[in-house]
Amino acid sequence: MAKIILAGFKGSMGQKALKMIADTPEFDLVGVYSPSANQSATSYGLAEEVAVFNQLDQVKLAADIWLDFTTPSAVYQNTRFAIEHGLHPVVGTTGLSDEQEQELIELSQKQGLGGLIAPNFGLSAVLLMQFAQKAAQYFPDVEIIEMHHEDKKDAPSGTALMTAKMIDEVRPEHEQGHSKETLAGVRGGDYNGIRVHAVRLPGYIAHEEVLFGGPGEGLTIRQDSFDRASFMQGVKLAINKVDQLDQLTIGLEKIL
Ligand SMILES: NC(=O)C1=CN([C@@H]2O[C@H](COP(=O)(O)OP(=O)(O)OC[C@H]3O[C@@H](n4cnc5c(N)ncnc54)[C@H](OP(=O)(O)O)[C@@H]3O)[C@@H](O)[C@H]2O)C=CC1
Ligand SMILES: O=C(O)C1=N[C@H](C(=O)O)C[C@H](O)C1
Repeated sequence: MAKIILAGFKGSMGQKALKMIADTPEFDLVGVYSPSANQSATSYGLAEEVAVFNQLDQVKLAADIWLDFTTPSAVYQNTRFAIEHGLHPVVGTTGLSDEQEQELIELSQKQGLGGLIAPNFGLSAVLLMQFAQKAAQYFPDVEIIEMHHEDKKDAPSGTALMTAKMIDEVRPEHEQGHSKETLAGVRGGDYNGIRVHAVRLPGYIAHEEVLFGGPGEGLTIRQDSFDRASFMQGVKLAINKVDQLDQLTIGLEKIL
């Protein structure tokens, strides 16, 4: 039975995760955390014995997993706290810098503790990133368009950033396009020459397209998360496998 503390339980992903945990007999929710939590567990629809925390340093509970769907500004501190307290972090929250990830990996190595950070727990997104990396070996001209709901705090999405990094690992270096911008930012963000465009629209959930162009041909790879349920199989897998890892690891594909 995996004992889980869920950080960010009031958010969109937190709510989906609560349902997934409740529907999974081998998972046991023992605590929830959100700085704005000020009511009892039952008033949030949780079992009476679930501990509700609104301060990180008050989270003192025997548990196995720290599941984090919070905010880019909180995720570093939360993950550090989890590792220092021997809780396996399973982190979906985006926005960690490369330096922060590296620090957390080193801390997990010192503690000998497995954990997983996945910018995207959806299988379609994981496959999109892998297919895009493969295609970039042959089509070095590429642009990424990510499309999300209007409440998303960070841009670009963690998935788009990871897609760009994976493409960058294999893509022959070259200059792409020569347009002079007459409208500031119109060519999007620039990750080592790979253009990344972020769309925010009501009605959208999470979607990404990777567009490749070559002489006389084009290739578009697209994935859609039409519902946040799309992330829950990956979260479940991570909770079940995280104790088999020997350090903090990046990317769901590492445990598929
Ligand atoms: N890896 C993946 O597959 C996925 C990752 N994500 C990522 O997960 C994160 C959460 O997304 P989403 O649920 O849509 O966002 P929401 O804004 O809906 O939820 C975030 C929650 O975090 C809480 N919160 C704010 N500050 C803190 C803090 N300091 N410590 C703990 N909790 C805090 C908020 O509390 P309050 O309500 O009180 O403000 C809120 O309930 C984002 O980074 C998003 O990019 C999203 C989908 C899939
Ligand atoms: O904020 C979201 O919604 C999502 N965030 C993740 C990201 O930034 O890539 C994963 C997915 O795109 C949904």
